[in-house]
Amino acid sequence: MTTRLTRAAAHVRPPAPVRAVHLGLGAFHRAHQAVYTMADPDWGIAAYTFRNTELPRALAEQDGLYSLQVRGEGEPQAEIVDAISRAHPGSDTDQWLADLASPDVALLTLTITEAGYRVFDDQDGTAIGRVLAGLRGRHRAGGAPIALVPCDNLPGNGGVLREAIRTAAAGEGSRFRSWIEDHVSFVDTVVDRITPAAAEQDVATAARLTGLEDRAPVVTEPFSEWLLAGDFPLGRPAWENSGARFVDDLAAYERRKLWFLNGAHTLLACAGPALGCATVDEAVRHPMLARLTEAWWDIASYHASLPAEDLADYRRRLLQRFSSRGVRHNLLQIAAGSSQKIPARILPVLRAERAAQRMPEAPVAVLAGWLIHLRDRPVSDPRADELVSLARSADAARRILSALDVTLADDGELVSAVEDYVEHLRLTADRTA
Ligand SMILES: NC(=O)c1ccc[n+]([C@@H]2O[C@H](COP(=O)([O-])OP(=O)(O)OC[C@H]3O[C@@H](n4cnc5c(N)ncnc54)[C@H](O)[C@@H]3O)[C@@H](O)[C@H]2O)c1
Ligand SMILES: O=P(O)(O)OC[C@@H](O)[C@@H](O)[C@H](O)[C@H](O)CO
Repeated sequence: MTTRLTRAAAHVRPPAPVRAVHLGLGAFHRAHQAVYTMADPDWGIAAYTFRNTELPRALAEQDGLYSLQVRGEGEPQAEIVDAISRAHPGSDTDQWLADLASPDVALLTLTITEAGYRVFDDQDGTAIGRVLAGLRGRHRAGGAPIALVPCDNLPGNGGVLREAIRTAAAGEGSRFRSWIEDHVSFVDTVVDRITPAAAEQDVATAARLTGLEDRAPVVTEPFSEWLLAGDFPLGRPAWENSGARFVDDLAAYERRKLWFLNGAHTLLACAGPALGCATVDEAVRHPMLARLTEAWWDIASYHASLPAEDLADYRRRLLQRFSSRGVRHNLLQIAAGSSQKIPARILPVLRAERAAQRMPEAPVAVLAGWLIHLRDRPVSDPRADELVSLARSADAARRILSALDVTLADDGELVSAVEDYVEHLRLTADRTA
């Protein structure tokens, strides 16, 4: 029988003192921020899920350890990541409040998905509600400053989080609101490391590679990037030792990442399943999707205002990353929450193209593919009920566009182009079936 992964079995240091807290413990945090933090032995993480109770239990049984399988083209490499000192379910409210009140804690990172930044009238249990409760407790406990570091794929994610917290705190006392303005730093980030959900067979691969039983392995690619802009009033781990870069302005990096990588992912995730593809590597080998990806990158390049040489290199490397068979990235996983993703990844370029009186094929393919997805597949989206019903109604293309942006729905040529492309995708799928 294989020995369970623990600090003793893996001969790993004891847990580092908790100085960072994370909300949204999932695959990506463990492939990215935790790996950067691991290089600084003075910083341990207390990581909280949103709802999941199984993962924190498995990690607690492994002293916070897990194996990270890094898969390129050759044999996967596994390393044991030891940055998580404690893992908790989101329901562990008392510990969450205690951690956020502690002056030893200097920062909170978040991976709560794009949908997690929405503010509801009733904030009870929402990600923003939990962060606000934590900040309230910190203010009462002496008010040590703190840095909030969102790591989700949103443009201006630090500003988005600041606005969400301001909105959520609107009914709070003025002292607390002023404290937020003066003592809470909102850091903008661009994050990158393709990390699909682990599959059942990854547990067996972890055992083969490490000689230990790991019930919570993570699979990721060799590439990793982290760019940050903002202040850390109580300090931070030496993330730069693992390659993180601190810059003054993230706008250009953000456009490059969200439009080129995430935009192409959304294109493949929306149009790929309609053409019989299940994973990113499969989709970029499909002739029509490969052509659409290049067409998307061409128009994105036109509007990105970035040096042409850098973009050419970025595109070349993206194609390699997408084509890798090491990491099989499921298109349905990427399609989840598309109503929150399309506006950041696709619409800025589509609007710019329509303003120039052009009808760009790739964004039209995204919208048509998304419409088919909403009609025909299991939909995981915070607006699923509303969107599925619109997609199955008469005049679906216009109504779906309207759900994203009413001005797009007023563009009759665009609506017709999306309707025609739905048919085009169906005919192409029938021809190649
Ligand atoms: N996986 C990647 O390749 C990758 C790369 C860059 C950025 N990201 C960012 O990280 C996020 C999480 O990705 P992951 O791979 O860890 O996914 P995951 O499914 O493994 O974990 C998602 C985490 O977000 C929480 N969550 C889900 N819905 C939420 C909501 N409405 N409010 C608050 N929390 C919620 C989940 O409970 C879980 O803890 C992505 O949505 C994306 O913004 C992921
Ligand atoms: O993680 P999401 O759901 O925001 O988006 C799905 C993918 O596009 C995304 O995870 C990429 O793989 C990632 O952004 C690469 O760094």
